[in-house]
Amino acid sequence: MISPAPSAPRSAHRHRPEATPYVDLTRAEWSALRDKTPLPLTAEEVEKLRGLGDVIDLDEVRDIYLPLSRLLNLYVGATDGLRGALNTFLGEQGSQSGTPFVIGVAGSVAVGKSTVARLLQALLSRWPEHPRVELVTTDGFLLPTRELEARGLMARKGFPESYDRRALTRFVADIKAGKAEVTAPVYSHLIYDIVPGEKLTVRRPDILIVEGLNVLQPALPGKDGRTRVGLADYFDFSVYVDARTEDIERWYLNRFKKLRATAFQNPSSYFRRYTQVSEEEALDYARTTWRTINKPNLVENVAPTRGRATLILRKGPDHKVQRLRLRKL
Ligand SMILES: Nc1ncnc2c1ncn2[C@@H]1O[C@H](COP(=O)(O)OP(=O)(O)O)[C@@H](O)[C@H]1O
Ligand SMILES: CC(C)(COP(=O)(O)O)[C@@H](O)C(=O)NCCC(=O)O
Repeated sequence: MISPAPSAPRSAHRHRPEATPYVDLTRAEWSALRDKTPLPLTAEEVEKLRGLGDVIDLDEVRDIYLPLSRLLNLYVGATDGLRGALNTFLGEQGSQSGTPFVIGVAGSVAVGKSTVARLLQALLSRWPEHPRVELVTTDGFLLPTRELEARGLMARKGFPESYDRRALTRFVADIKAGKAEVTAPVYSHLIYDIVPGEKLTVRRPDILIVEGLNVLQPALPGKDGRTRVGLADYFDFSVYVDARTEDIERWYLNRFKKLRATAFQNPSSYFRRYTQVSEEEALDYARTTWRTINKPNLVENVAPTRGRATLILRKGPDHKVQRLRLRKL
């Protein structure tokens, strides 16, 4: 009699690798992917791009941001190829040229998104295929203070509802559609409000980088309950800058201390009053802002969008990227 084949031990099932749309890379594995991409920035240039409190040096640029600029250059070329295929298919119907490649950069307040976005802008503009790289921050689409006050949203600044989301999406849609000139309002950290009458103009870039807390938020459903096209639908690539919440809080408070010694001293600064009180009192205010606004926004709105990013950069306590997760499917 033939005995039945032994069934596979249960543990074999348990250890079968789970299907995942991502590839996880250590810093060393990722930095090896730079290939022969040359380093086009000097230490002085990196210094100028660095945000207050951020730690970034040439090693970080070489190990993390050069491989990323190489990957993005490959993506831009491949996306052009796809667009060519679509143009061939559509013929006269919908053929379009000069569509910019759009990159979203998301993450918490004080995680260092601006530095990542500025570095990408500098690195990507060095490639001959796409020299014109524009950077836009979403704070220009925050509702003006007058409007936030009228809607009772002053303590919700940075939450999705504190933005004019339709105007932001329309702005990116117009750029993507190849409109010759597209304008956006301008926000000032100095006056903590939209600057009346000031405009930022974007003229047909090769690449557009859109940086902000909520850029990966799904679109709000329309009044009829139907799904609408959202901002992230216009992205060809997106980066989520990630770190432990405790580390980000420390970076936020340290930056507040530095701003108190610099930008807040300006007589026009909204925060000038925090230069007139003790450091401890000023820090109490910053801690409260973190605890009541920025942290809840991170937990409720920003972090849940992380899984939508093409690439997640995970920073360690010293701002250096330790791990990366790249979407492969
Ligand atoms: N109150 C402020 N006054 C002046 N500059 C500020 C103030 N708050 C933030 N900034 C600067 O604005 C930029 C964006 O900050 P933020 O939105 O927290 O994003 P991130 O730190 O992720 O880049 C940073 O360069 C920061 O240094
Ligand atoms: C202006 C911000 C909402 C960030 O805007 P973003 O460009 O990410 O849209 C944020 O930096 C901010 O000021 N938050 C309000 C709470 C605070 O003062 O920290």
